[in-house]
Amino acid sequence: MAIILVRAASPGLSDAHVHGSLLQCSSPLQLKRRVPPRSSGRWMLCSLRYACLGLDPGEIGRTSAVYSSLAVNPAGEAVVSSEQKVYDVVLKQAALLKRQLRSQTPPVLDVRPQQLDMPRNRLNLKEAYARCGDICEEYAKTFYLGTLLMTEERRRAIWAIYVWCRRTDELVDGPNANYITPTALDRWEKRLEDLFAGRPYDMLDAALSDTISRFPIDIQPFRDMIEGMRSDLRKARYKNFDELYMYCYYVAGTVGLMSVPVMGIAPESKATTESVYSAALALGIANQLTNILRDVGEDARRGRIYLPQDELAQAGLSDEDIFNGVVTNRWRNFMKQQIKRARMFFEEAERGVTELSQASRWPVWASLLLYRQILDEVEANDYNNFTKRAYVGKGKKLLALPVAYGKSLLLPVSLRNSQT
Ligand SMILES: CC(C)=CCC/C(C)=C/CC/C(C)=C/CC/C(C)=C/COP(=O)(O)OP(=O)(O)O
Repeated sequence: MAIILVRAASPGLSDAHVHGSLLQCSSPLQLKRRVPPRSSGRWMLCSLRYACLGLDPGEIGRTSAVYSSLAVNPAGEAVVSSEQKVYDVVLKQAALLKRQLRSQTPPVLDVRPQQLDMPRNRLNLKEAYARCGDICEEYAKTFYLGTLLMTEERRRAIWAIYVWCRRTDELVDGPNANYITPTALDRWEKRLEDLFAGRPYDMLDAALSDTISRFPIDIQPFRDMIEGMRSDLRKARYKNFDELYMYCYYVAGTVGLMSVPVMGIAPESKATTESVYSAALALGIANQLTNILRDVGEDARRGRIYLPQDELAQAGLSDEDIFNGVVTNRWRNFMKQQIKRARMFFEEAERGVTELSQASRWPVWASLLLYRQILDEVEANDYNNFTKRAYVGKGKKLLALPVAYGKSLLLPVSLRNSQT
């Protein structure tokens, strides 16, 4: 008998969803007694008792690792999962935003960027934001077009955040990536602290300094993204989904958390701030998982395999199979499961988009629909993500825009539910 602590993949998930996940992964586990779920706080279900008939504790660990909602170590003991750790960040971000909205005062900075308010510098700021816009347009055209639908202040802020993320990513993925050391990342973090304290190093940093003086943005997701780059330097394999989840949070979930204070929550929304942050986090995770599934071959050629090692082994696949890049039925079945999980995160994200302020919904819907279509393309390529790059054609991209627009007009889900 083992006690498994279970938490929904997010507080937005229904109990049925969690049970569904459990039952799917529990073919060798037999449900002895189901304790009615308690939706208290972040632990939706606690201490479910499962009879693990004919299973050793290691087996439970391996089975449960398939789903991030289960957190048990190989000894069958509950452990703090990556998801739990990340959810603590979500709570902190949501609390900051709520405090800010209550007080309606600008966020407290260690040092307000006084110099940025001077007329001459205001001119420089205009240039700085324009430069951020140019970079965003150059590297992420569709995303850039989406930002044009936002108010000017929000649009500029999103560009500044985008540019900082891009520069951070370039440190480990750009042309100088081979020379990047942990010390260089430490320096980048020091620079981040300075810009948060109103002491930007260059004009692109100055745009972000200004942005964080206007919106209640916390430094933690930025720090965490740098941590993700550190992890990318030392790690080329991920033992299980829990490790991969943490990586996805670091490099993409953080972007979701950085964006919510700028995008804003609809004034009429009845959703909790935590649930909107959770949805934003889910969109980052979904995008990153999709990115990983699209780029399996490309990553393997750089010696990297982001797919969870335990799940590969369970599917009878090895690193060699990935390096050899032959599409087999085993690979297809494995990919189907991976795609299913990525779609679950997209579904979770969908519930939050409707809660965003009206002007932010269209671009977010558009990017969600476009990125999710990459998964359809992987399927259409018969799961050959070794040598074929899943690509969403221009026609489909264009079609997504009116669909996204239509969705952005819908009332927030929280409001629809409260009206029925
Ligand atoms: C859903 C709610 C409530 C809010 C939205 C919050 C947002 C904007 C979340 C999105 C987070 C995001 C954009 C994460 C980055 C994910 C990612 C994998 C980007 C890929 O970047 P590139 O590597 O440049 O992509 P390509 O390789 O596809 O060009």
